[in-house]
Amino acid sequence: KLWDLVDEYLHNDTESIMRSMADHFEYTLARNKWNLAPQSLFQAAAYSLRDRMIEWWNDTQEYFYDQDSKRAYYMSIEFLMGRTLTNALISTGLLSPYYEALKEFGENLETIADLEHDAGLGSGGLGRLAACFLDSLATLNYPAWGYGIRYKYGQFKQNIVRGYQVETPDFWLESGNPWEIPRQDIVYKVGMYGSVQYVTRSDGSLAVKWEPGHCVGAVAYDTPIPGFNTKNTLSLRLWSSKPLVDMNPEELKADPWDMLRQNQADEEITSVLYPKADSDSGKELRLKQQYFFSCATLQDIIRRFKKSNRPFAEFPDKVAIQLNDTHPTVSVPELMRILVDEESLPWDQAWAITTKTFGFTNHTVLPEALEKWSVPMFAHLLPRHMQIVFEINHRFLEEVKVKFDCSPEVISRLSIIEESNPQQIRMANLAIVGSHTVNGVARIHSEILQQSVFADWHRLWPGKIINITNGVTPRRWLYCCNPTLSSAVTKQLGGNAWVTDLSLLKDLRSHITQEFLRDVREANKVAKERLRKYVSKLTNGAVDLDTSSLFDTQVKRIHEYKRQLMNILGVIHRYQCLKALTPTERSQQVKRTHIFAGKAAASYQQAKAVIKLINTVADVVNSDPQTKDFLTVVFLPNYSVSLAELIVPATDLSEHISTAGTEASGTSNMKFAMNAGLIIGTLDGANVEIVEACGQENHFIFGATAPEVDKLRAERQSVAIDQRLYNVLISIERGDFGASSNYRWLIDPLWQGNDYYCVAHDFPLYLEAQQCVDADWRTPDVWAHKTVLTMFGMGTFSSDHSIHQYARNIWNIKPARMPTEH
Ligand SMILES: CCc1ccc([C@H](C)CC(=O)N[C@@H]2O[C@H](CO)[C@@H](O)[C@H](O)[C@H]2O)cc1
Repeated sequence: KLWDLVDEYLHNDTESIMRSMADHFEYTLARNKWNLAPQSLFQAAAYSLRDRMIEWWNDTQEYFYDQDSKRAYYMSIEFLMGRTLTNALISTGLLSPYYEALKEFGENLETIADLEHDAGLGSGGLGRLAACFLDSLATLNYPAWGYGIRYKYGQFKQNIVRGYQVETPDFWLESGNPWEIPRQDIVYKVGMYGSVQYVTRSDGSLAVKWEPGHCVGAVAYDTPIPGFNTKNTLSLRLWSSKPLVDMNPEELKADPWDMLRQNQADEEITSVLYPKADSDSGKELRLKQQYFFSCATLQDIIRRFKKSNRPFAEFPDKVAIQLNDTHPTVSVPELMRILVDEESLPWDQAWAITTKTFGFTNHTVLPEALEKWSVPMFAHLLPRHMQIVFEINHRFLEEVKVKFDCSPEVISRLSIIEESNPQQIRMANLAIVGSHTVNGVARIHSEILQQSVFADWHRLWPGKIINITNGVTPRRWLYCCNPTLSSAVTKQLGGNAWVTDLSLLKDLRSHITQEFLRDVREANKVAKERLRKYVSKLTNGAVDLDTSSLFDTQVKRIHEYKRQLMNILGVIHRYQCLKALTPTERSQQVKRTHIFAGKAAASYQQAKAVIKLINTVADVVNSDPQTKDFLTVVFLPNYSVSLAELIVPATDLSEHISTAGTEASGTSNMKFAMNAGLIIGTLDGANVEIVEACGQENHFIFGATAPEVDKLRAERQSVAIDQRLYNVLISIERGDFGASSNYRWLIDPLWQGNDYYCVAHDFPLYLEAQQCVDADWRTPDVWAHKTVLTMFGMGTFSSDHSIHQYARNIWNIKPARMPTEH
């Protein structure tokens, strides 16, 4: 009887949805007409939509089970999901009934959607890429799971106080998370510390047994990931740590305060996302987080595999695990520990299974971001894993010595263990040895991995290091965030098949109609007006953006290699030029609005100084009566996924000006170009492929190339700096933008003209590129053509395209679309 009822499907007409929302309002939230809060209407809408996703979710898992599909598991320490409501309504095709239902309740969907707190479980590109990949995996009907950590506190909230970044905790769960399902029934034990025992098996053979010194519990929280235009709904399983009182009896005897402290320590493991992006923290808690979610995830994957009663030899035929950078790499020795110590497989068989199961993606070449764990710390927390890593390294180096005549230098570079004091574990080396395929995230990046960062490995195993260029989901980053432009495309293409097949955009090339150009311009205007309102509200009307001006945007993590410094120095130069003109000359200048946003790692002083400089320049320029109608600068605080959804459609020109050879790929460049924005940038990361696909003539490319940067860095001879840079630095030195002491470590390296990130070298080239921008902006037709030609070239930068390559070239999985009547 229960199943008959369970098998009944919910109805999706407006009436039924109103009923379901009212039920959740009263029965799930226990609210009534005396305490109606918009937040609770949002939650009621979310819960009722979740109900509908749960139906397809269960069906999907059952279908994959029936199909006995090979599954891909995407392990990432970050998932930057943003908001879910609007995206889920569009993917499930339930936008209009919910729109109507809320209207019936006297509410507006957009207002309600704005109440949702971003799920900010990531610090930047790596985390957002993981989120885009989940959307594509679901939409393309691949059998896959996302695995990560359910941080109690997401990426810190950025406040700007007197121009300075001030971090405050992001307690994103304060009003609950309606999308997640706590799986109190799925709890795994995760051990740590302790020692390794040697026990004789019944057959007299020696077995190694790890006796953890302490255990914590890992509880699963599942979030449905709906595909677009398919019922397939995948799972994002995030682990939360909890004390396992019953598991540590002796601790029970301790005084309750001790136990309480221990419990807190256990909960603390998943409490906060590490704020550092692009620099290795080396902190034990970070290693604990990495092992915690790797251990829980592998136990869960193996439990699912064992349901099929297959021998472990077939594990790689049914399981593909992707390591999203080195953060989950401890999974390699963990799988070996389980196969050898618990499943008693011989080492070689276990190793064959392990290396056939894992794939590894590298996302950065910055030396400071390549993780290394000190052997003493690693051995203390994970004594058995340390043994296994030593064994892996020993056998690997033996194999290398036999098969390849490598010099001792090469051997020591290949070694997973760095013979420093203390010794260090090179997690990238362990990930490469433990995986069957390694990939970079853009062509130039993968070439740099093959030619330099991992050159020894490329020589050792040609073909192991491949490229899969990043992508972004066109659902969130075009169809959802820019409905006006989307409907123009749908109208032009006669349908929205492009939403799941972005390569169709290229068909627009053949007939660029005036009507379409008008629609694209209209979409830009609508988006600019929306952003103007947001900024005006944010600044209580103090900053009122001129929507007829050119919106020039740089939004991404603040980092020296991304060169926000060069951008703001360019703005100071523009300001100085405007000041030097007569009012009539000034009136002929292109009106510009420079938009900045991005967080700096809390301990990264140089990046924080850049934020201060940008805010101080904004104060000076925006309040200068001579220039304020021609130049506006804004730093929008607390950059996030939902703020990006507001800025991207409103941008005319986006800046991706990293020192060539430093930005692995970049993904915001793809979002802007997909929304008909033009790019000013260097030949770095995915910029290279974007301008190739869209025509370099349609963008503003400048600066030293990666090989030229290497040459400049090798020479490092000081050169006379450009006069325009000189004038800018002088104005900073004399305090035009506050005490120059604030910016000492930013500008000192520039005076010598040979700063590490080549700002002094590229600055004049950057200014020339910006002049070309102005020239094109003065001819709206030229600009408009470049915007649509850019858009038409973005077909291959959909995360669907990337995921198809992972599925074909690394995971060997096939789509399994659930039949609609299922
Ligand atoms: C150890 C601390 C740490 C944390 C995060 C990271 C990430 C790899 C940094 C990151 O987000 N990298 C970005 O990944 C994007 C997705 O592939 C790329 O598009 C960006 O170019 C790259 O900077 C490195 C080191």
